[in-house]
Order: sequence, then C-alpha cells, then structure tokens
Amino acid sequence: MGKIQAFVLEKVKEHQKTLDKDCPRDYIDCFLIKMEEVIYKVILQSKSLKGNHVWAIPKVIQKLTLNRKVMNLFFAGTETTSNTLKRSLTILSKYQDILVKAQEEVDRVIGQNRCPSMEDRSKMPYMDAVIHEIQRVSDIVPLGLPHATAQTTVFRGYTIPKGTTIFPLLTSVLKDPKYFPNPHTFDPGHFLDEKGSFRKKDAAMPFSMGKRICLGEGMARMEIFLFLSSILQHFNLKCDEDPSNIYINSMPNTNEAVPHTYKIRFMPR
Ligand code: HEM
Repeated sequence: MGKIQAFVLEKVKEHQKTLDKDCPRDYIDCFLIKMEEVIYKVILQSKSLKGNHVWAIPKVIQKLTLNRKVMNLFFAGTETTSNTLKRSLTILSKYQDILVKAQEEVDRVIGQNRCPSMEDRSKMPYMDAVIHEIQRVSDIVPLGLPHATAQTTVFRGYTIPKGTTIFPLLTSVLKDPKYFPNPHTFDPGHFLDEKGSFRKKDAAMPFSMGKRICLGEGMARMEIFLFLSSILQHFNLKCDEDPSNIYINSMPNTNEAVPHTYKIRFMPR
C-alpha cells in the first residue's frame, strides 16, 4: 500500500513539474489546473488571510483528495480488470471447445496479419457473448459497493430509513435463473439468439447500474476485448490440471471474489 501511495505521489509531482495548462494530458493535469484556479480565487477573496489558506479551499479540490482519487482509480481500474482476465484464461483453458470456437471467429474477422481493434467487436458476436458470460459467472464484485438511502424509502413493503447503508447484491441478478437458465454453468449461449447473434440482457450488470454505475465500464470492456482477442489470435491455452479439477468460481470465504490460481501455458498457434 505504502509503495503504491509513494508511486502516486511521485506521479503527481512529475505532472506538476511538466504541467502545460493549455494542453492537459490526463486526469491529474485537469485536477491540478482546477486546483490552481480555486486556490487563486480563494487567495483573491481573502487577501487579509495570513499563513496557510488550505482550510479555505474546498476539500474536494485539495491535493490530498487528488492523491486519494488517483489511488481509487488505480485500485478500481487495475485489480478488477486483471481479476477478470485471470478468470478468462482459466475458463477458456477449462472449456477448450469454446476457446476453439472463439479462435475461429478471431481468425475469420481479424486474421493473423493485424492487431484486433474495437471496430471488430460488432462483427464478433461469439466473442462478445463469451466475454459477457465470463463477467457474469466471475461475478467479481458480488456485494456491489455500499450505497445509502438519500431519503426514507419503501421497498417491497419494507421501510428503509434515510441514511441506511445498502449493498446492491449483484450476485442475485447475475445468477438469477429467470434470466439465465443455467445460472451456475458457463454457457455463452446465455447471450446468443437462435441465429448466433449477440443478445443483450439487462440482468447482466457486473458494472452495477444507475447514476453511480462503474465509471470505467467502457475502458474495462475495451481492455478485456483487446487483450483476449490478441491472446486467442496468437496462443492456445493449456492447463496441466484435468478440466474437471479447474474451478471457475471464487475461492471460498473471500468476499472480494478471489479466483483460484492455476499455471496456464501459452502455446504459440
Ligand atoms: C472488469 C472490470 C470492472 C468491474 C467489474 C467494475 C465494477 C464496478 C462496480 C460494481 C462498481 C460499483 C458501482 C456502484 O456503486 O453501484 C464500480 C465503481 C467504480 N469503478 Fe469499476 N469496475 C471495473 C473496472 C473499472 C475501471 C477500468 C475503472 C477505471 C479506470 C473503474 C473505475 C470505477 C470507479 C471510479 C467507480 C466508482 C464510481 C462512482 O462511485 O461513481 N472500474 N466498478
């Protein structure tokens, strides 16, 4: 944790040194520009103030907040995607028939002579279905993130007082047999219609829903598609375990959906 914090601090310092206000490069630059604007305003408004004016600067714009926000993005954006990719490799090593079918689609749409791009996704319904099903069975944020009721709310006859902490259990939807006939089986067919076209399902919500839906959904979907397509384009996946001994559910007693670990060999195709 300390190491990541030090890394983030160093990055913020680097950004400060090389900041060009007319050409912000990323989130840190935009935050620093806004912070300066606000600090300048505070100083102008309070010429009579002496010493440290930090207390007068809204908390949401202080450097401490920037460090925390970058840390949040770091955790929210790395562990989630890498966890999903780890699970993808395990699942596809277990289900070799599905791996081969996805590779056939990669070969047909992308071929071997160029890198996958996001434009390919709409032409790859099987791969799309495989990825949606990986995210559904993996269910990596089973409890969702805690929210609170903004006002007293009546839900299915229960009165929930204002300010009550709510955990929107994503598992209850992702594994709901009403929407997914074999909820505990890995089956890309959950997301395909009779013609083999991709079939969207509202109940597939690994990124949650509503106003606070995952901020990185688009980025995560892009990363997972590009990583997996590139891997399948160039490699077969082999695990030394017998497929019946490869477990795709989370480790028991881990609330953060920690996957089982296997050694998987990447064999050039
Ligand atoms: C497979 C990948 C990912 C999954 C499954 C995932 C899932 C989630 C879930 C379930 C939430 C809670 C939403 C809620 O409060 O109801 C969330 C929030 C969030 N995620 Fe992700 N996430 C992923 C990747 C990412 C990436 C790549 C980023 C950024 C680079 C990111 C940034 C965030 C942020 C900032 C929030 C908080 C949003 C807010 O409170 O308004 N996530 N994510």
